[in-house]
Amino acid sequence: MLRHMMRRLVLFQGQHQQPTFRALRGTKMKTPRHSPGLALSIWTLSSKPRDFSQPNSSWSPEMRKVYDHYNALCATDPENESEKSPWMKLPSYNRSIKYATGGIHLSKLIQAEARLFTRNVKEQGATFEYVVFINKEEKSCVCVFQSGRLLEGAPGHVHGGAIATMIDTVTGTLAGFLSGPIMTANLNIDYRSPMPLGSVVLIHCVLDRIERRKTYITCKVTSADESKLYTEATALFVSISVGHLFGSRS
Ligand SMILES: CCCCCCCCCCCCCC(=O)SCCNC(=O)CCNC(=O)[C@H](O)C(C)(C)COP(=O)(O)OP(=O)(O)OC[C@H]1O[C@@H](n2cnc3c(N)ncnc32)[C@H](O)[C@@H]1OP(=O)(O)O
Repeated sequence: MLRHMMRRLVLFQGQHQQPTFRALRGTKMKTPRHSPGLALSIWTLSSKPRDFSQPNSSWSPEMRKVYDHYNALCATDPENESEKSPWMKLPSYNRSIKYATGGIHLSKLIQAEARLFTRNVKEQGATFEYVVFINKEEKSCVCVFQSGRLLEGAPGHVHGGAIATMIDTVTGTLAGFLSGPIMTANLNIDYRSPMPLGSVVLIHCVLDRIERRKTYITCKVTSADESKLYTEATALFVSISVGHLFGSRS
């Protein structure tokens, strides 16, 4: 059963690259560690999905300004084209398993129209507007995040769970980029000051260390000008085999 599901599973290795389509028949499922694992883009088989990390009309001028700043860092210097920028903007889709057809569990997910939690509201600007930029050399990333009106917790401020969601997402994206398939094992958050609803903040994450299957990431959330600290966090991600998601260690 598990092997049957594996055969058709479309894998994402975090958000750092195009989803990969792997011919899993006959391959032993092991956690790909520190390997890009890019085999074949599935988008050649279908129309390209929407990338939610693009500017839209709900973005405030401040969100756009910070986005433009980091986006410019990703560009290759035309004077020196051989030197690629260490920065890259990650695409962001709203589904992680779109084309899986084999296996009862996966089929049910498709039927239920599973969506990524942070991208499951259609209305632009209502919840999580964000873009993640990775710095490959520094093993770090910055996420520019604009909170929407449906994320209220304390009056006029962002809900702590919504902040935790973004921290999990961004630290997890960096851990996945560095270590392949992972799951959050531990997340510690210190909320230092209330985050105004609708504000634009930066979520800075950096690799602390990797020990065997464990990837440790530290995180700080600041105002867009970095003058105010909102939140600090540490996160531990454990590398998993895909079988782990289906109750198997094989
Ligand atoms: C279109 C969109 C695309 C995709 C989008 C991407 C979205 C962005 C990303 C979103 C990201 C969101 C992601 C999510 O939200 S993931 C959802 C939330 N997380 C979970 O549900 C995880 C549940 N837990 C587990 O499955 C297992 O417990 C895991 C997999 C974590 C480990 O079980 P496993 O049996 O495999 O491993 P092990 O027990 O042999 O332990 C291995 C090592 O780890 C150490 N250890 C374990 N636990 C802890 C702990 N709590 N504190 C400290 N240490 C811990 C342990 O001591 C050992 O260390 P050592 O002996 O080696 O030294």
